[in-house]
Amino acid sequence: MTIGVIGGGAWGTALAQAMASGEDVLLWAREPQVVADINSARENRSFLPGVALSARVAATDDIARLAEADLWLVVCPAQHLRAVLGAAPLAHRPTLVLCAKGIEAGSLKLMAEVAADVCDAPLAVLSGPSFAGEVARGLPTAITLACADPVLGPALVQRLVRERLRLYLTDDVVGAEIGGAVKNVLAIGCGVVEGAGLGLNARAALIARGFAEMLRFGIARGARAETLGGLSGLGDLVLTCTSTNSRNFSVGVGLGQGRSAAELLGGSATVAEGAATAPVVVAAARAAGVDMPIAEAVADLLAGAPLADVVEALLSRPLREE
Ligand SMILES: NC(=O)C1=CN([C@@H]2O[C@H](COP(=O)(O)OP(=O)(O)OC[C@H]3O[C@@H](n4cnc5c(N)ncnc54)[C@H](O)[C@@H]3O)[C@@H](O)[C@H]2O)C=CC1
Ligand SMILES: O=C(CO)COP(=O)(O)O
Repeated sequence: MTIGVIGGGAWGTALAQAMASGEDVLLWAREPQVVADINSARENRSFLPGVALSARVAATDDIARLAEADLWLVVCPAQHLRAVLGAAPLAHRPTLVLCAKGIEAGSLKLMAEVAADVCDAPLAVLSGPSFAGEVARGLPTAITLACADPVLGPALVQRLVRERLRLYLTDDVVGAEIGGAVKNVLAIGCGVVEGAGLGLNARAALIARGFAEMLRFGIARGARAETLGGLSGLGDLVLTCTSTNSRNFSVGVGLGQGRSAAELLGGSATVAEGAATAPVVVAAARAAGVDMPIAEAVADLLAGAPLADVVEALLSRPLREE
């Protein structure tokens, strides 16, 4: 059998490399250069340079060829999931494992909800603390596989687990998705703290109070607290809020240094999902009646609000019980 991967960015390529230790992988990338590089140089020089890819990873720019795979890891950015899936050959009803971390703008839908709009394929979500470069190099990683189907979930874990890629199963798909989407927004906030030199106390406060926001929002959307406290929530929050390897954290550092979102994001080939997700989370939280001041602060900064005003607004909020 063959595993299909949709998306030739860093994470799609890293997952393809990890999966290739057990099965053949067919990776669809939209950039012909990425396809050519993988097939000839065995390297994705555009998005994951420096990693020698297995001969069991084949790349294609013809999405129709994904019909050769019964299982797809769907790794395109969150805001493009609907369009990409809409163009994919879904007639043979492949199992979809959704790997993007975000919430769709406009619809305010999570990735599994977007996929369910497009097709009726069996669904799971893969999320958790996993920098692509480390997974691709075979460093030990543990992430969450979320699947509501009690038969499919364990079968997927058996098929996708690898020696250095441990999978923890949950049936809480919403929880796994909310954790991954919200942590990207909070990682931008932690980057701002770093870039503006606000200190380590402020960063710890932002992680803890940001986690409280993730919990409130997640529970309002039907997530379970233990999922949000696990790998896909708190685990990924800690990873991306403490490392310049995180693109979201790095965008925050730039904002904290006074650079504009347009300057930091415009023209970049790589995706910092939190930038698109921040205003969406704010809108979704308001719709759910949930208070998320840190997410709002990040959205305001991305929209161009002055840093001093945003920090002042956060610090002057009424004191409350923890
Ligand atoms: N890089 C990482 O360490 C991890 C990334 N993720 C998630 O995986 C998803 C993909 O991220 P990466 O692979 O890192 O991307 P990347 O930043 O390495 O590359 C950008 C990707 O976006 C795609 N893209 C750009 N415009 C597009 C369009 N109009 N339609 C469809 N695709 C388009 C490009 O083809 C490329 O695959 C994101 O949701 C990210 O949060 C999850 C875990 C780890
Ligand atoms: O989601 C990630 C690690 O789990 C990658 O984070 P960034 O997208 O911020 O680089």
